[in-house]
Amino acid sequence: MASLAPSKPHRLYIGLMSGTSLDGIDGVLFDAASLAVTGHVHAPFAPALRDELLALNAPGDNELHRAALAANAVARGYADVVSQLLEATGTRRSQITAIGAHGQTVRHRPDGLDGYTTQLLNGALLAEQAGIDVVCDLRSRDVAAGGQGAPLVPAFHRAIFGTSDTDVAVLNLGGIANLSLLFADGRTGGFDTGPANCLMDGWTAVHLGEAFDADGTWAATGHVLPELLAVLQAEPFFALPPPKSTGRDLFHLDWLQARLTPGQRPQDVQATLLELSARSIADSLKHQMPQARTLIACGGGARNGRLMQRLSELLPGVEVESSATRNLPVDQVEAAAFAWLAHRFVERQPGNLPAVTGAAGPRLLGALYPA
Ligand SMILES: Nc1ncnc2c1ncn2[C@@H]1O[C@H](COP(=O)(O)OP(=O)(O)OP(=O)(O)O)[C@@H](O)[C@H]1O
Ligand SMILES: CC(=O)N[C@H]1[C@@H]2OC[C@@H](O2)[C@@H](O)[C@@H]1O[C@H](C)C(=O)O
Repeated sequence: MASLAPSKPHRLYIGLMSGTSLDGIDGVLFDAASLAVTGHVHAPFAPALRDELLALNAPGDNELHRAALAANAVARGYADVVSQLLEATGTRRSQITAIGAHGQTVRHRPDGLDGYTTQLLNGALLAEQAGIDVVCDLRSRDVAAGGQGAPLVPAFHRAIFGTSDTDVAVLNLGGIANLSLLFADGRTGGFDTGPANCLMDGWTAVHLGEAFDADGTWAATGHVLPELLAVLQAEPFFALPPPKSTGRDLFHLDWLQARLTPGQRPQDVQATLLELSARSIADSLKHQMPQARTLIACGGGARNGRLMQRLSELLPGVEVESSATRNLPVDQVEAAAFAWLAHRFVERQPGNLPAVTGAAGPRLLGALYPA
């Protein structure tokens, strides 16, 4: 099939990601030939936009209008990151083949005949403002084909971290945690394990007024509450076999509040939430790839020393390392994955892995808004 921009070598892409932790936008300049990131910009969301995106994760008044305005605001924020990235790297717009733009997930209900997943982003506005082809809505086609629409990064993880020498697992610690299983024989697995930071972030905001528990230091002052941990672990999602994905639709503060009992100290609850994240990840890895000896961690949660320490303790014999040791800093991996997915779209190559998402087959992912 003809490619989209035959006059350009399909090399330079921009990837834009704003994930479930709602901390802001990561943008990367990505060279699809060398699979290298050559520039990175992070822009936090303005507090009002962050609050509105968080609110739009749950039913509310006048949602259609509010979602449209939020999608415009996300597009403007993305366009701003594109400009910053081009300026910082001395790159011209005309050199970029396409932008791979994730958008902001506010609902993720992929299961059943009426399954859907919603990432807010006005792709038309982004194309208009950036003057570059935009590939967005990268999850819907997989859901239409009966898949989870997530996680999508395992195919990219395979491309950059996969090896035929040994089995490797890759862990993204965002709002939600997801594992990619890169088997040496070429098979690739992947699924969401449950919360990474989203519950800890919410609880920290309520009790400390801060966006997150830096390095897990607050959690480290508490003690794990075994009864609460057991109640949280009883959530059926944890026992589901892959393919599976989740989000804030399930793991939100009301979910936690409904499981608390009076007298539990906030720092002990925080310690228990960290333990929940660590155990659900470690248990999943032990179950799905018991022979793994290498776990590459990325996402903001890889900066949480306490969480990384617990993962190492729960996974004896597994080397838990940061993606930074493989030349890809922890905050750049997801944005690079969406740049890579845009490249797949431009090259008319499938972006999904049916073995991961459960889709009926390989599919071209994304919708194009030409510049
Ligand atoms: N120094 C730190 N100590 C502890 N946690 C941190 C630190 N820095 C970042 N984080 C955590 O990382 C989160 C941001 O991670 P990231 O940007 O990877 O998530 P995301 O991409 O929004 O989520 P997802 O991958 O689920 O879509 C923050 O909300 C915070 O919880
Ligand atoms: C619906 C959605 O936005 N899912 C995200 C979320 O954040 C982490 C985890 O849940 C993962 O399934 C996915 O993101 C990554 C980038 C993915 O698709 O691989």
